[in-house]
Amino acid sequence: MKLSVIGCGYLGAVHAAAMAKLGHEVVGIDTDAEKIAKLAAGSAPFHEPGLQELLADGIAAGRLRFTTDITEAADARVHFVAVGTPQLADGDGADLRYVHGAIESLRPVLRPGALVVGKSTVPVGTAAVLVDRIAETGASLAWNPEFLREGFAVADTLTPDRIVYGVVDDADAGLLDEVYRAALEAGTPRIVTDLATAELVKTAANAFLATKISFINAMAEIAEVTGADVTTLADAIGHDARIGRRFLNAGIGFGGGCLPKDIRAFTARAEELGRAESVAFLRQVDAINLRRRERVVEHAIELLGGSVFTRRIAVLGLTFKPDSDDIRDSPALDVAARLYGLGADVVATDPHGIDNSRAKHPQLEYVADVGDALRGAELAVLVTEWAAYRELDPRRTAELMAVPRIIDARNALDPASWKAAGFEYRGLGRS
Ligand SMILES: NC(=O)c1ccc[n+]([C@@H]2O[C@H](COP(=O)([O-])OP(=O)(O)OC[C@H]3O[C@@H](n4cnc5c(N)ncnc54)[C@H](O)[C@@H]3O)[C@@H](O)[C@H]2O)c1
Ligand SMILES: O=c1ccn([C@@H]2O[C@H](COP(=O)(O)OP(=O)(O)O[C@H]3O[C@H](CO)[C@@H](O)[C@H](O)[C@H]3O)[C@@H](O)[C@H]2O)c(=O)[nH]1
Repeated sequence: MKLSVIGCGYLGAVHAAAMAKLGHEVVGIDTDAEKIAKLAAGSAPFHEPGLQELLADGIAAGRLRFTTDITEAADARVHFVAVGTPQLADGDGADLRYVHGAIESLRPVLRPGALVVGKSTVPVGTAAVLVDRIAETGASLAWNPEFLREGFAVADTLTPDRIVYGVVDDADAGLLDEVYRAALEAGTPRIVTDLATAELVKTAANAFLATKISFINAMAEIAEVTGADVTTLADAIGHDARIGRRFLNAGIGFGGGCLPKDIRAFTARAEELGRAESVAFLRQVDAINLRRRERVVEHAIELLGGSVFTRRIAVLGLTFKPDSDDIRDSPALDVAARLYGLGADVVATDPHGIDNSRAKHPQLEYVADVGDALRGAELAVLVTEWAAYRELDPRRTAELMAVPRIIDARNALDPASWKAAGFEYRGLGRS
């Protein structure tokens, strides 16, 4: 089927390439000419495992192309809208200007019978406002939220754990079934519902995930004052299948382009709906999460005897999670910048996050090699659990550093072996 994907960022570029892999004829459209030039040349504009190969295959097969020209979407039967919905600059709500912009630019090229499919994460009620604008063209609107995780985006798109469509007309579900035939034939659960429920499914899923992380981080706060170990606690409660061990890793907390802004947008939307109290707990979820960053800085001050001023600190990790170059609302980069702000001599490293970090925080010193970051440091702070940092050898690390001290802000290391190598070790919610 001929498809267009409007917005080719972390979500849209992967979606476009994955749809081409499934045999569809796809045009990816973005207003960012630089991004489109890279994509058209088969080069991934951001780090996402497997994307480069998928792009190259799709382009070589003649099923995938990229352009800034919206008129090239005209002959597509289904148009996916995957533009950003960031937090408003002056509030907690979602900034919907890109969604409205994309819909308005698409309207003149829509043909009767075409289907516009929202994939962006939007506040419940957004699609209802757009339905009539689309219907005027003879096309229709559906909402098909996306649940991919960065770092696993290719696999999550090709083999999702569920597919959700919000539709006005059941025939539109049939069209989407054709798009997703491969996943559906493989038995992927499919939920067909109304527009509001589809929008809310996405918001609720991210609110739940954020709550789960903040729950375990709240337990870490209690563990810190009682001498309990939050990792053992998570293992123990996680054996209860009703709770589950996944997303119970205490540490520096959640960041990224989704969970933080999505819980804030949900809070803002609930307030508009007169139901602020229903999700008031999300304010606490956010507050617990942000306190974890402060706690890492407090640990650094304590370990360095009361001040980080002029002290050399190696910050290991900059991205919001491993296997991504995304630094949006990254706890790791935030901690690096806070330590720098307190006068520390920060040297930061990351396998894929340095370029994006430098653009946002040019004042920090960056080195590509973790050994160079550690050399001569009085403290190391592991803030993003890249495999390369998880696998660091404690004895060799101690040899590189001026003083063997480490804050394991992701609880990613084995405390016993680091202590045995002479390290003063601090985890979060465990010692
Ligand atoms: N990143 C993820 O893991 C993920 C997963 C699920 C859902 N989402 C949701 O998907 C949406 C996109 O997120 P993202 O991370 O890909 O953002 P992003 O910022 O990486 O990409 C958005 C893209 O849209 C483009 N754009 C903006 N206005 C446009 C227009 N009028 N026409 C064409 N292109 C336009 C931008 O240039 C940018 O390249 C958000 O709503 C997000 O919440 C993201
Ligand atoms: O036990 C855990 C698990 C995750 N995190 C942190 O939580 C953040 C988010 O992680 P993750 O959810 O894996 O990353 P995203 O790629 O942001 O994916 C989330 O956000 C996407 C955008 O909405 C959704 O599609 C996904 O389903 C949802 O998991 C990261 O900073 C992680 O380090 C923790 O601190 N502890």
